[in-house]
Amino acid sequence: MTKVKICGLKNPTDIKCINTLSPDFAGFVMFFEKSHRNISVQTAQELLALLDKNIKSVAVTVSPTEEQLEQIHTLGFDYVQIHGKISEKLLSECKTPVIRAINVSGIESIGDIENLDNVKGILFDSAVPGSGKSFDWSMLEKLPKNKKMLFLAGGLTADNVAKAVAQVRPFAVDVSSGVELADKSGKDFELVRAFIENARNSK
Ligand SMILES: O=C(O)c1ccccc1NCC(=O)[C@H](O)[C@H](O)COP(=O)(O)O
Repeated sequence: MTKVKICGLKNPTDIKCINTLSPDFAGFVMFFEKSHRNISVQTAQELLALLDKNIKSVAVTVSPTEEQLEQIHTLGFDYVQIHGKISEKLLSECKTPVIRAINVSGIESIGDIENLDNVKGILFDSAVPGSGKSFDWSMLEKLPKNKKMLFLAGGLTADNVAKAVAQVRPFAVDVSSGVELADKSGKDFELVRAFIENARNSK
């Protein structure tokens, strides 16, 4: 069954929704103030304490510093999702298991990260993360899927997720914008419910 990651959680109401609907992964944007989904270290600590322990927690970052990665490790996240740039040294020394995010134009670079033991997953996203924009999934059809967890992100919704799963066959699908309330204050329970149901029922 395709796994599901709901990203951009930012308040206790979101956590209540997630704990009720039980996706496999829950994402929290950190150290990226440009995003309306960014949360502080203190909020992350509070939300992690509320999160059902059966759901894997993911700190979502852009070009994180060594100190930020240390804070994420101390907070006890299950994974850190890394967008943007990071040195090979910092990546290989990261204590928290890594989901490396790359935009579709970076597909050629998979080879470099595929051999790092602490990189457990690769997340394919559109050019601007969290933008709700999709990309040409056919680019991923021929990728080997047995080495790392392959996450598909970018513009997914309850309406297109089954088609995406059928075409790409990812380990997991990842959504943020497509399950957000219209005023962007958090997640929409019904949209999250429908997304998880359609992703898990897809063949
Ligand atoms: O959500 C953000 O604002 C964000 C900012 C910086 C880095 C990552 C960010 N989000 C990551 C995600 O929400 C997902 O991994 C993915 O991009 C899905 O986004 P969406 O297209 O909105 O469903």
